[in-house]
Amino acid sequence: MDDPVLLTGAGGRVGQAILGGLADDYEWRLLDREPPTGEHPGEYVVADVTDYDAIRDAMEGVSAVIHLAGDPRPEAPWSSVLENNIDGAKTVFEAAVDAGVEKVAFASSNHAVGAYETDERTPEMYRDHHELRLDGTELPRPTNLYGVSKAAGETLGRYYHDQHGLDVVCVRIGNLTEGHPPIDYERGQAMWLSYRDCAHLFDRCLQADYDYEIVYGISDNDRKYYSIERAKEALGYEPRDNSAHFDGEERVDEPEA
Ligand SMILES: NC(=O)C1=CN([C@@H]2O[C@H](COP(=O)(O)OP(=O)(O)OC[C@H]3O[C@@H](n4cnc5c(N)ncnc54)[C@H](O)[C@@H]3O)[C@@H](O)[C@H]2O)C=CC1
Ligand SMILES: O=C1O[C@H](COP(=O)(O)O)[C@@H](O)[C@H](O)[C@H]1O
Repeated sequence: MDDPVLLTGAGGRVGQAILGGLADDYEWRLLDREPPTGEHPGEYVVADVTDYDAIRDAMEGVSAVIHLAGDPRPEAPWSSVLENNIDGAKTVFEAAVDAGVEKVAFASSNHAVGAYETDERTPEMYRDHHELRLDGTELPRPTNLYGVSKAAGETLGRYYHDQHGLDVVCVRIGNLTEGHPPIDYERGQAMWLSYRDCAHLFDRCLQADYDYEIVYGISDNDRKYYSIERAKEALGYEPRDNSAHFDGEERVDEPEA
């Protein structure tokens, strides 16, 4: 991919995980409403994703977009998710179509489907003997307005694919942490996404050919209730990490290369 890739929300945690693995692999155009705090690969545009004109300008000559910018707080109020997450996603998809961008990878969330974690199922569903797997074909079941905003983003992506021909992949990201999985948090261990698997997954989102996809973004954890089969099939995702290979902060069992 020779043309620039636009990364929105570049200054955040997911953006840093992606750049940590892929800084040298693409010509990056980074975008965030906050100015950069240190060195960064590529151009850096300071803009809000709700500003159509600024986003359309930032898309000029871009082949693909990874759209991360938004309010990531599960407890975020409606006013914030409406503006930053829903209006922001609509602006990004629309500008992508208008600029002739080929594909957009959208950062969705586990919170779009959090209500599948019923009282009857938890905590057993977080354990490796449990057989439930959500695979991306199920309807959204958010537990909070943040999750509603992510389901809305997925639906906006569907619309811009079906009506405007944009290729879209929605990645329902689990729980991204650096270095090791969450400690004493079974749910977080079941949906852990390591930094290197995160970078690899979004690399696949840039490289693979697809139409419209919803996939789960987690490492290959023994404990899991999200299937990673669709990410493997549609994108060629090959995760290397597994929360079961850690004892607290220590890696105790290196997965085979
Ligand atoms: N970190 C995680 O485990 C997960 C993250 N996600 C999603 O991934 C995306 C990135 O999350 P994180 O990196 O964790 O969040 P973060 O808060 O670390 O980064 C978000 C970045 O977006 C920027 N931003 C926010 N609103 C903006 C706007 N209106 N215009 C321009 N820039 C804006 C912020 O300045 C920040 O740099 C979010 O959409 C979040 O919902 C989804 C599931 C899990
Ligand atoms: O969507 C997100 O999910 C992760 C994991 O959720 P949590 O409720 O287990 O913490 C969260 O850490 C992240 O901030 C959020 O954007």
